[in-house]
Amino acid sequence: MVERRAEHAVKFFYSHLFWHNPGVRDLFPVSSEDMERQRDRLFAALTHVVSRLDDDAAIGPYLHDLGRDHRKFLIRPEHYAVVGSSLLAALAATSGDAWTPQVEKAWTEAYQVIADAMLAGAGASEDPPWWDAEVVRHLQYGQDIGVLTLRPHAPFPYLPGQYTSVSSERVPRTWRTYSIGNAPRPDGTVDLHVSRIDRGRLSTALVSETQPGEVLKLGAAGGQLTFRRSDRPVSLIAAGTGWAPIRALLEELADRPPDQDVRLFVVARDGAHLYDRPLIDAYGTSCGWLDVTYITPAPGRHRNEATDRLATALSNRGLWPDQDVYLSGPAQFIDETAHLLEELGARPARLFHDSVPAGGPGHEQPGRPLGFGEWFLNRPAPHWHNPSARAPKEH
Ligand SMILES: NC(=O)C1=CN([C@@H]2O[C@H](COP(=O)(O)OP(=O)(O)OC[C@H]3O[C@@H](n4cnc5c(N)ncnc54)[C@H](O)[C@@H]3O)[C@@H](O)[C@H]2O)C=CC1
Repeated sequence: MVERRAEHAVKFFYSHLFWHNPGVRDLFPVSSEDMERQRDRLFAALTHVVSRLDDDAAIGPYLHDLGRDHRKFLIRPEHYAVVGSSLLAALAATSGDAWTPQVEKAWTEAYQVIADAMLAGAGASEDPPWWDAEVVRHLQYGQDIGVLTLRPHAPFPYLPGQYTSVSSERVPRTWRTYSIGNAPRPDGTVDLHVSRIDRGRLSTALVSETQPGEVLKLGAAGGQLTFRRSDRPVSLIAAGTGWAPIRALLEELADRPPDQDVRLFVVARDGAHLYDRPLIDAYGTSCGWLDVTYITPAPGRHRNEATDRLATALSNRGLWPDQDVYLSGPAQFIDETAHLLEELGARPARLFHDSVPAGGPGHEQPGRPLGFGEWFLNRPAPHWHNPSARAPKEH
């Protein structure tokens, strides 16, 4: 019932929260566009959790991680109580006659379960709330791509292929996720590959303004694009800066040369955007187990037509049922390519990629994973995601 009127409920919730607790507004992003995204996320998260409250095995660890991860937003234990009372007020205002004492009791208890699990996760974590990381190098490729090398001030644990969330004082309280473009190094530095997006304030700040010496914040690493097993042939498929986690996986493979064959497909909007080509060529020459294919659109064609050319290249290669396939790139690219690979015989359980929800217009990073909460957003076309697709108004 509430889900159908989610937009109303969410507006009520934030108005109630900020009216009764003005200081809390300062914890949220400044820009109204980012607040809109925030609105979507809250309800996506809530509906997801509530629909899985009985599945303790799945939801418990998730809420722990979510609580741990929320520390970077400077959330304190007392905030959980004020969010809870605004949430109940919003649910009551949206539910009409359905808001009975029993329903209120059930929601109160459900929220308490969620808050307790998140607080326990926050309290149990031995990680810092975030890692300060100094920019030690900034490489620029054309107007749109920057590779930033950062040195975290404390050891920053992650697996090759994972991503981190990033925030800069240049765009306060806004966090975006970026894949880490290298396997762990002895000096602890990490590379972020950033593609500047029109109207994307953080990506523009990172690519065009950020200088060595500046300090960024990193959230705990996460993500599913990690290497699975070494006894099957592997295909790595990367598009655009989706190359970053694939590079990290390749570095991991090269570190202990594999027995299996590895096929690498690197897709870019044009030759200039194959920004790591010298390095990839060097791998291709020195690693006998590696076969490299570059894909760009035919001259004069739209940049996304590279994906059609990739489709031809993949169709011409066999053995898909045997392969473990690692995919990284724009959300739609992953969708299309995964679909094609399944048609070519690849096994769905052996296609690995992060869940990248498709973004709407005006979203800075359509399809970026959004942190530990991102799979909340990946539910199949929820009504409340697209206001124009909502249920008809009640009469
Ligand atoms: N772990 C992951 O899955 C990661 C995903 N990304 C995502 O990769 C993207 C990289 O952006 P850019 O470097 O600017 O890439 P880009 O916009 O230059 O695209 C690279 C290629 O991807 C394909 N592509 C792009 N949009 C498509 C569409 N709508 N349909 C079909 N094919 C499409 C095209 O072949 C294009 O040439 C971002 O959206 C980012 O969120 C980036 C890093 C890691």
